[in-house]
Amino acid sequence: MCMKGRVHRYEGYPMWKTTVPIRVMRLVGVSDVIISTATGGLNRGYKIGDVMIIKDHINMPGFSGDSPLIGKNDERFGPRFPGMSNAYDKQLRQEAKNVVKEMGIEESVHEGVYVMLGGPSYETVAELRLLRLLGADAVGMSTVAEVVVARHCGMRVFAFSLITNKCIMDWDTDDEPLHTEMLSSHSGEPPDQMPAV
Ligand SMILES: O=P(O)(O)O[C@H]1O[C@H](CO)[C@@H](O)[C@H]1O
Ligand code: HPA
Repeated sequence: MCMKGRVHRYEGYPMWKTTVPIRVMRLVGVSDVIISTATGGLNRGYKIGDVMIIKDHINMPGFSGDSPLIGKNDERFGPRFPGMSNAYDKQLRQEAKNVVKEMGIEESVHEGVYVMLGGPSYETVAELRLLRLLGADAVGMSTVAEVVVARHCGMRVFAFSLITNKCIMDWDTDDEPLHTEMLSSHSGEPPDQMPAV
């Protein structure tokens, strides 16, 4: 089963609604989920077009209580308090890294931490500096809620992000992240790492 895009919290959907497709997949018998996402690169070693295999996340909306699991727990899917310490399956990540090595594209594929913000405004310089200090390598506005719901119902998760733009972490610049740039970095010639995907 394959999704063409997703809906986001900032589009006005409550977090649980953004993750309904994951539960539908579970109900029809899907056991493993592969999630892809566009992100801004916080890690200064990342370039536009690179891929980051997600090894962990920081759930910023979760810090303030905005979780897809809010409300009465549906025990048919999973427990009230699901663990998240091994959210991104180690074996699947290792298999992906083996493919990357076989293909000799290690330079443009990284492993890092994804931070989810609510959006839709892009981040200020001060916010991006804070996120970097917190240990995040890439920033986006999706993915985490899907992962939380997938793990809640026992699915294995592999997730990766395309670095569509570099985060602006310098106050002495007039640059602005533009959504059109994110879209153009999705299209055109496929980057070297596409065959690995
Ligand atoms: O995470 P996906 O849906 O790939 O989209 C990313 O790109 C959009 C911003 O350009 C945000 O929605 C962000 O989350
Ligand atoms: N910030 C937040 N979300 C994003 C970005 C970004 O720089 N790029 C793509 N999605």
